[in-house]
Amino acid sequence: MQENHWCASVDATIQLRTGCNPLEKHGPQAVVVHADAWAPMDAIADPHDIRQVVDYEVIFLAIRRLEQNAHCECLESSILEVMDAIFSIPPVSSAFVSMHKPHVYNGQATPAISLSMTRMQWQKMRK
Ligand SMILES: Nc1nc2c(c(=O)[nH]1)N=C([C@H](O)[C@@H](O)CO)CN2
Repeated sequence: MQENHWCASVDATIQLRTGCNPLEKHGPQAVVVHADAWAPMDAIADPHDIRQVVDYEVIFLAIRRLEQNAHCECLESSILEVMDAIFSIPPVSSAFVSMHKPHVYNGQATPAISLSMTRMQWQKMRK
């Protein structure tokens, strides 16, 4: 929670080709995604205008687009792609993205990876 910030959040379940285990390379599996995008209140002059707010549909569509990707070994690759989409939204100052695989260990464990970044950290990483 960040005070005086708007937070646009998306929870989605997608079918993603991911994983380094040979058993995961046969087809897509369910991946549960959570994304938060924070923007300072004073960066959005008119919160009634869809062109100014943090449009959560941009985030949702970026998450859905992951389903079209070729197989990637690590969830980290997919998280970074969602981060790029989130920081393409100008007022966003920080973001959090997590992904977990609900079925990979047959209900015994639910592994998850997450990343939290400020815009400055994201810009530095992308240089
Ligand atoms: N940091 C990560 N560790 C692991 C990942 C991952 O995506 N990021 N993936 C796996 C396997 O795919 C696992 O889910 C099934 O064997 C292991 N560790």
